[in-house]
Amino acid sequence: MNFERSKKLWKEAQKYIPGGVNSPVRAFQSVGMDSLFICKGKGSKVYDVDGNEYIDYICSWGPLILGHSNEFIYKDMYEVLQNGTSYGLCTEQEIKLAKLIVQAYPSVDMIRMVNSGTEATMSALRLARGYTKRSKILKFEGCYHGHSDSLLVKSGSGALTFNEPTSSGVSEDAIKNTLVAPYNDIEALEKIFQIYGEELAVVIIEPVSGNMGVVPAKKEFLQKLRELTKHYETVLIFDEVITGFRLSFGGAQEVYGVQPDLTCFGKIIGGGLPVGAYGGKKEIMEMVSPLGTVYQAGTLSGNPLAMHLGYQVLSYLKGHPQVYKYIENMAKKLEEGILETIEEYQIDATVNRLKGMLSLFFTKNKVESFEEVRKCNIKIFSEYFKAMLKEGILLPPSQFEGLFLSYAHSEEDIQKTLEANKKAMLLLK
Ligand SMILES: Cc1ncc(COP(=O)(O)O)c(C=O)c1O
Ligand SMILES: N[C@H](C=O)CCC(=O)O
Repeated sequence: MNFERSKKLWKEAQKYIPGGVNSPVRAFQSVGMDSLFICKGKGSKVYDVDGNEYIDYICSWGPLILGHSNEFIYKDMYEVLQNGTSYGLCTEQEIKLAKLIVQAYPSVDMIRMVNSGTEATMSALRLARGYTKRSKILKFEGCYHGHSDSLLVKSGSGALTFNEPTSSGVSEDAIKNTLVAPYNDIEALEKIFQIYGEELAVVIIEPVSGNMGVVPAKKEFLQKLRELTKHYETVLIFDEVITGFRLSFGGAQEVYGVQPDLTCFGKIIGGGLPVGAYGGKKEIMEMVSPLGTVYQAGTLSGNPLAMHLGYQVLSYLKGHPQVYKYIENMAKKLEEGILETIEEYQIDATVNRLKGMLSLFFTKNKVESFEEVRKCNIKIFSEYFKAMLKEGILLPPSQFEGLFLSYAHSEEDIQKTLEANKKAMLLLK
């Protein structure tokens, strides 16, 4: 494989952009490589500037559930674009998307659009604090909720990839009210509530973590969390920025049958354009300005292009529920094939999967917590990543990110991936 042009651009990018990237996980640093420059995506594939083709398991980190450049989704984009890109005023598109989300999530009566997942979680926290008139928040180790200060503690995703789960520049003051608990640990949760329950404004959780690799919450854990938050009148936020409309149309809350007070969305609801949203019970949402006293605003919030694209994707998903079965089936085939090779070659590795979300971890232990995730062999992961890339398979370049499949991934893609996996694992033996 030739990476000449990517290498050239990589050098150039370092001069003008910190680390050459606009988001750290793109740097391929943890797998010891220079980053690739992508110039096109179609279906399940992306193409780099040197003309190499890859089966893509990044899918823009989740938004592209229908694959790249889906013609049905894009069909009216030019018409929308011709009417302008932003007005900073109300549009009908905002109502259409909001209505669709509200109808799909029984826990969401009202929703406010923002521009990213980070904004969604940051705003939802402020709202929960305004509503409860309390200050303390609880998050879980290894969960990532974007990069707002009070949530950038023991974080997953890029922060974990670079082994700095808490960022410098975050003041003591910003995190003095942030408590952190181990994921999936009911006993620890009960203890924290015994001590701090009455001071806790909010608990935020990824109901299926995708940011320490895929680690699903145990059902009993989420049920206990719901029970305790109800008892102590603490707002429960599900961060469904990844899982919303991915795990199922109704997200993780539908799959687990546990209803939060507020939900954060992002990724899929913008179809690949910058979007986030937070929504929930009317009583809480009515506290948002201009109805209430919790201020939150955005010049580009509810951007007409993003609203249109998001609506196109969600209406397609609504009309084609088979998408979820299909993606789950593909993920299951991947899981089974990978596990077969792990067994055959006696590799210290395991797979976590829930519905269409999955991760391969290089550890022989079952992975249910951040502590276990941190025991994974990152060096082996990086060898595996490179071996897969050579075979034309583009995985997320970090042990701590999940694989993203789309409706465009074919049986043939999965077979090719499993053949590549076999070759890559043979090298690791
Ligand atoms: C669960 C979760 N919450 C929040 C975020 C932040 O979203 P964004 O990157 O759009 O700010 C992400 C991803 O980045 C995420 O995976
Ligand atoms: N894990 C992150 C979001 O889900 C990856 C996206 C990013 O931070 O660039």
